[in-house]
Amino acid sequence: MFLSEVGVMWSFASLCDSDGDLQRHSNAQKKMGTMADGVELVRLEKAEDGGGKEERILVSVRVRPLNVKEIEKNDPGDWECINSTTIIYKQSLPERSVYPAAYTFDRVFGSKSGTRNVYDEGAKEVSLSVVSGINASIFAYGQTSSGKTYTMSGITEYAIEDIYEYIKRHEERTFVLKFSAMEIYNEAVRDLLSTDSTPLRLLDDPERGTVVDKLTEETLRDKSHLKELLAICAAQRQVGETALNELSSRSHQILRLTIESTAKEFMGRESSSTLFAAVNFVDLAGSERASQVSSAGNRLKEGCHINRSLLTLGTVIRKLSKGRTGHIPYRDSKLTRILQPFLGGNARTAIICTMSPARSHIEQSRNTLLFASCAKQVVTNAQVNVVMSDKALVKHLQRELARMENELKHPGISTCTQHSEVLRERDAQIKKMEREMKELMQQRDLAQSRLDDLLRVVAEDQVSRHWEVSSQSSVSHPRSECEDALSVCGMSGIVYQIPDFNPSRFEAPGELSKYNYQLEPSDKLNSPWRSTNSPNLNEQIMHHGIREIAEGTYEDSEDHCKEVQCIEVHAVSTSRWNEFDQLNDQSNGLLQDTDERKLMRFTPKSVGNAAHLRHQSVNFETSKSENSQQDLMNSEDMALTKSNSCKASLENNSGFSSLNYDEKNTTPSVEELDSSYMAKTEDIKTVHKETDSDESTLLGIDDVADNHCQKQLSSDEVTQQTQLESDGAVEKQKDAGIAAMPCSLESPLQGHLEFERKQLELIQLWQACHVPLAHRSCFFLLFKGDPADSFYMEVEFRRLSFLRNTFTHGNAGDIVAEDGHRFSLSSSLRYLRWEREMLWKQMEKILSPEEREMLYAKWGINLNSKQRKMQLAQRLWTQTDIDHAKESALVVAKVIGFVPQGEAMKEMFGLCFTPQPIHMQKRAFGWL
Ligand SMILES: Nc1ncnc2c1ncn2[C@@H]1O[C@H](COP(=O)(O)OP(=O)(O)OP(=O)(O)O)[C@@H](O)[C@H]1O
Repeated sequence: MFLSEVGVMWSFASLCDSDGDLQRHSNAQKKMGTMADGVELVRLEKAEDGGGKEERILVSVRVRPLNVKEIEKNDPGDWECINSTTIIYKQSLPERSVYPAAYTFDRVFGSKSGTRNVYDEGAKEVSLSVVSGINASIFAYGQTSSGKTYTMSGITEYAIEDIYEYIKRHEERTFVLKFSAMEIYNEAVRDLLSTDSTPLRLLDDPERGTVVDKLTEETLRDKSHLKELLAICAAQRQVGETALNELSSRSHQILRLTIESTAKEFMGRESSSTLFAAVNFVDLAGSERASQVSSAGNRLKEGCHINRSLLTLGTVIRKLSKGRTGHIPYRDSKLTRILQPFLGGNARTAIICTMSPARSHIEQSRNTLLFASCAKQVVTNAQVNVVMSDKALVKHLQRELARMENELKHPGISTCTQHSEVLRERDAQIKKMEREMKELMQQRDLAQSRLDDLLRVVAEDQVSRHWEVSSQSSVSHPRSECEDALSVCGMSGIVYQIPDFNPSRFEAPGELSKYNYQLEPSDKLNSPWRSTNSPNLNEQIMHHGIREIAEGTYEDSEDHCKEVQCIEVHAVSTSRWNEFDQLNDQSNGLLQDTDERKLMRFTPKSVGNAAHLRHQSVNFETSKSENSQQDLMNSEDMALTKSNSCKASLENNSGFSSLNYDEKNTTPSVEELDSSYMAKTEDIKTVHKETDSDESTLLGIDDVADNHCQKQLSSDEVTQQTQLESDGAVEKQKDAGIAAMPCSLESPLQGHLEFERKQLELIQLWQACHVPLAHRSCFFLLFKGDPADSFYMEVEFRRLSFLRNTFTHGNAGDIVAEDGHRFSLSSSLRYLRWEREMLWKQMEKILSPEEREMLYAKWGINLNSKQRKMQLAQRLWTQTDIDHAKESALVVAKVIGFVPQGEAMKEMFGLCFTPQPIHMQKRAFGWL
């Protein structure tokens, strides 16, 4: 039976790891037996899966001795095997010859090499693969009389000897050997074991491939039986030769030995399996061209057929040598159809090319060597073939099914899959976090650049407004040499200068740091700043004058003729509130003495004006309010007491304030300042407590404004104080009811008071803008009064001021966050309600019963109340004093698990300018 006729064929790819030696084959057999016993050490694979071992065709060249005829004709031998792998053409070739002078193959055999040697080194290994279940094929190719039959008959004989020897050594297995023989002549297939010379048909079986129909297959009894059959074949071919008159060389002969082997131990068992393979001994017809043989009659017809088969064989070999891509024309001849599985397929293959050394056969010899060269490039994919019994096959499939079902039922077993999924998830998480971190850093950078832009815009805006005011003023007041340099002093000691400078009127160039603005006296309030822009100088002042001004080192001996206007940029209008407050206080007679005047008291009357101004200044969009401007210009309250030596100037509408009052010899001592601040703080606290706000309203806004007004006053006073020291205009300040205070708070107590005041402002703004409680708490706990905190607090203040301003003027909903989310008062309120709800729900989980009870008691909540948790959540951040804020912040931080973690976190908080969308806030504070 032909190999492809085997029913279900399986291959053990892993067994095909040898070069074919018998010992390894033996090992393979042992493995096979083990597998057959049901131990899953070897995975079955279908032969079609290509799981075998790839190797090249073993190609040898054998050169026969010169025969008698050749010797008689003095036909010299031109070929010589110089070593075991190389054959050379001994004669010199023409200069441009297309033929190589030397050829290399796996093995070359000279005229003195015997057939045994050729078999041992060129065919044995391949042919004996058959006993291990691997298909094998040995070809003899060459021109007529080159020694193909001579060589192949010897190889067949030796192989049979070795096979039987192997069987003899492996008694643990039973072997079944079958033999068949066929001849292909003129594209007709003839059974050499049958006397019937009727050509056999080739059938295409979908499972078995090409099958020679009705081909005799003899099961061999023993070696002698095989020898008898070989003799019959020879006789049949001999008959043909006799009958056709030396035409035997015109046919292809294929002798096929099929070997099945089974381990005796498993014989008859359901799990038994059988190795199955075949070896072909192929003696091809002469490869010479028909023209060289005959040219008429039967000879011509034979030649055509021969050429067709050999031509197809050559084409197949050539195509296979270039890889198994594309169409391989196996079906173009019967020879290649039958041998298809052994040509570049599931078989080990050896080709022995025979040639005559005679010079007269040079062309045929070269063709033979060319064919051999192609053949050695061909790769085959031999596999161990196993035929399983039906029962064994069913059992194996059942085991496979059970294993797969088990995997499905217990997915945990397949830990590899799980682990890879977990890894994928974590990778995704890491990537997500990296993206978020990148976004946050971008946001921070954006915020920083926005801050810079805002400062620049505000400064420019103030200057331009200042000019507008100046130009609208009908009163002209002569200025001293240097005018119009606006410096902006931040509360944290950062001093910004917004210069508007007229170099033509500058009398002391080169001393930029000493330029002061002269403050206009009250009667000059409406006098314009008469200055022109000078960008270069402005820039110089911006860069060089800042520190000096901040440090108060800008006094000049000629300070009487120098003016400075030091204004806090972060609340450019608040000092105007101070002025309004002062004016109000003046008019109301509220300022009783100097100390009291140092405190800019909050009065209901000032609230409206202050808030109004506040709005104008906080709105960074630099929109101008002509009405407000006019209001300010015409305000009676703006009249300030005139100083003889200094001038207090109020810059209208721009949000800048220029307050400078002479107060020579009345600079308060540190103790006075401290007590003054203490008084202010207490005052502010009182006010705040009085204005506990409801989140659904905008209460507290004006409080903040006034509060900020007070703070601004002190900052302005700082500059004023410096000025006063040089001007000595004490009385003017007293008249204005303003106390001069140092800008840089050197006393720790002062610093603390300033910080606490800022905190109060923020608390008010948070309340007014309905800022999320988590944000308030985190911010409150993060910024505890370090020197650098003032910067972040200032940013927060500005951001909230802007929000509050927008809300106050009915623009809620117009604020759009960076990512396009809209932000409105109602959405803030909704979020706040939701946040309180989340808080009291979280309290249950986070806080212990003892902690909760302690809080209820502390916050005056009835312990028996069913709604006590909700009540607690509702009370958080409802008041605006520091103690309440602190308590609230601690509770919220505890519930949301917030731990202040240093500068990085501060940056995240402090530089967040735009309101976060709700979902971002929720995520940021762990609500999601
Ligand atoms: N290596 C060899 N040593 C000695 N004699 C040889 C050798 N090879 C071939 N011969 C002799 O050469 C003659 C032709 O050999 P053979 O019949 O094997 O050639 P062939 O290639 O089979 O020819 P054809 O194709 O016509 O059948 C035979 O008489 C054979 O004994």
